[in-house]
Amino acid sequence: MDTPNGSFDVVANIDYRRTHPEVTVLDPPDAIQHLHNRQSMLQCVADMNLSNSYGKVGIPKQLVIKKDASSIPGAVAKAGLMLPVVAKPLVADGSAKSHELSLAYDQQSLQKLEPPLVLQEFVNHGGVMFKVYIVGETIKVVRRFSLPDVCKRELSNIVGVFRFPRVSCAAASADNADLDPGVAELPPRPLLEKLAKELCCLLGLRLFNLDIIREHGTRDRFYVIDINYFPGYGKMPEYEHIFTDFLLSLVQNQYKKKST
Ligand SMILES: Nc1ncnc2c1ncn2[C@@H]1O[C@H](COP(=O)(O)OP(=O)(O)OP(=O)(O)O)[C@@H](O)[C@H]1O
Ligand SMILES: [Mg+2]
Repeated sequence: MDTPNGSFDVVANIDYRRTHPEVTVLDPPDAIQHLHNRQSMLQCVADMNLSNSYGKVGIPKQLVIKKDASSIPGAVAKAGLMLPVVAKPLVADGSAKSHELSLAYDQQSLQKLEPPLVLQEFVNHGGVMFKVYIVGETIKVVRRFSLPDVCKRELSNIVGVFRFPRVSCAAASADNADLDPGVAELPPRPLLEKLAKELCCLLGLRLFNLDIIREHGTRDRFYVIDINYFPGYGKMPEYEHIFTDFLLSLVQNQYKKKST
C-alpha cells in the first residue's frame, strides 16, 4: 500500500479494511505517517496548549526551513529564535540521515546547515529527559541522560555548528543516577495521563512514545521535543506484560462487538 513517493495510499487502506473486516488494524498508516515529518509531528501538542494545576506542556519555539541555507540567519532573527538552536532534518523516517542533528551557536554559522530542516530553540533541561511510552491506555516513563545545558558564557565563546550523536542510543538509563531532585523528578502522572489521552485521540494512534524535557529551573514547564511511532519497546520496563494485556484487550473488545 506504499505509493512510489513513499506515502501511504489512504484509499487503498480504507478499501483493505472494508474487504478484510477480520483484520485488526492497530494503527492506521496515514496517522503513522503524520509522525514522519518533524513539523506535523508536534503540531497537535502545540494546538493542545495543555496547562493545568500540574504543569504546562508545549513545544520549543521552532521554525521550518524548506530550502536556501543563506536565508536561515535572517529567518531565525525574524522569528525571534534564541541561539543556540537544534537543527533537525524535516523528515523523521527512521533513516540514519533523519537522526543527524546539530547545534548551531551563532547567527553566521546557520548558513552551513542543510535544509529541509526544523530549527528548534535549545531548552536547557539539566541533562535529563523523560521517555514516555504509550501502549493503548498504559503509560510508562523512564529517565534518560540527555544533552547538557548550554550556559551564557559558553554561548558567547563558541561559534559554529556541531553535529551530535544519537543521544537516545548512547545514553544510559538515568533512573538510578545520583541526580539533582529538581531535575530528576518525573513529570506529574496526572499531567502525563491527560497529555497521552488527548494525543492518542488527536493523532489517532495507540503505540508511540514522547520525548519530554523540563525547563531547567522550573518545576512544571515541560516541552515535547520528539514523538516516535512504535519505538524500541524493549527499553520499556515490563513491556512483556503490558503488550500481552494490550493485545488481549483488543481481542476482548472484538468479541464484545461481535456479541452485541
Ligand atoms: N529543543 C531541544 N532542546 C534541548 N535539547 C534538545 C532539543 N531537541 C532535541 N534535544 C536533544 O537532542 C536529542 C535528540 O533529539 P530528538 O529526539 O528530537 O531527535 P531524534 O533523532 O528523533 O532522536 P531519537 O529518535 O534518538 O529519539 C534529545 O534527546 C535531546 O537530548
Ligand atoms: Mg528522540
